[in-house]
Amino acid sequence: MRKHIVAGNWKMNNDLAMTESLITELKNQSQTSNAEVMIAPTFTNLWHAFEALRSSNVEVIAQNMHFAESGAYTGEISAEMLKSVGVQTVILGHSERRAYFNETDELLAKKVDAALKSNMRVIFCFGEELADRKAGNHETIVGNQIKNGLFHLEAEAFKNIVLAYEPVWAIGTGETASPEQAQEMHAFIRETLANKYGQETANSVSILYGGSVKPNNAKEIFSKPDVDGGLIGGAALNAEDFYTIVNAF
Ligand SMILES: O=C(CO)COP(=O)(O)O
Repeated sequence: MRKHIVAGNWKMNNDLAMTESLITELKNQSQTSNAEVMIAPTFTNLWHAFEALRSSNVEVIAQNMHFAESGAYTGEISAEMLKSVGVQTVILGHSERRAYFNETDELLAKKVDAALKSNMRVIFCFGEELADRKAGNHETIVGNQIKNGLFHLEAEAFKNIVLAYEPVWAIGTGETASPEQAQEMHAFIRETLANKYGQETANSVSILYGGSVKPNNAKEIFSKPDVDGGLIGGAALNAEDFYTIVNAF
């Protein structure tokens, strides 16, 4: 059975005080859920979040990392540094990293390797831009992002990979992919995996949808057979909204 996962990507939001109060609110909401629940605060708040959520069922994850183990990379954070503050899962390849920090497929493949080498789990993100969707190239773009970032791996590695389809045109815009568009793309992603690694591996990988998932649309999106969870931006900054989404499973 594939895992259901709902992960909140806080992006560059919430200082320490805001992190403390949002975590308190999350703990008030937090009950048993049918999905694994994760939050990704900024680097400076990871340790606090990890300590505060130690005995909860909320996993604290990171938004990014560097591929090197250590060295002269001013401003960067390594997998081992993340692990030393309790982080076991990292988001890689978010479209904002690709667009604003020039992260290429080649760089992301190195980051994926580094994370897996440190026994971390990766949430690997990809998605097409509006122009690609309008031109009907969305499957080609997404297929290439997956192949270039991940297809150097052995099937075994997919035990520690979660995929996240986030169409760029749906991120922070209030415009979601329709549940049908999400399902169609998720089925294509699973087929792409199956063609390379076989159906069993493809069926075992959780594929999350991200892009304006809100309390009022989560249930319908999550009801689709190939949508195994969500990567939530804006709505993850409010504990009640986030848990309404978590409880949509
Ligand atoms: O980018 C996202 C999660 O990583 C989605 O953000 P929004 O939910 O704010 O559209």
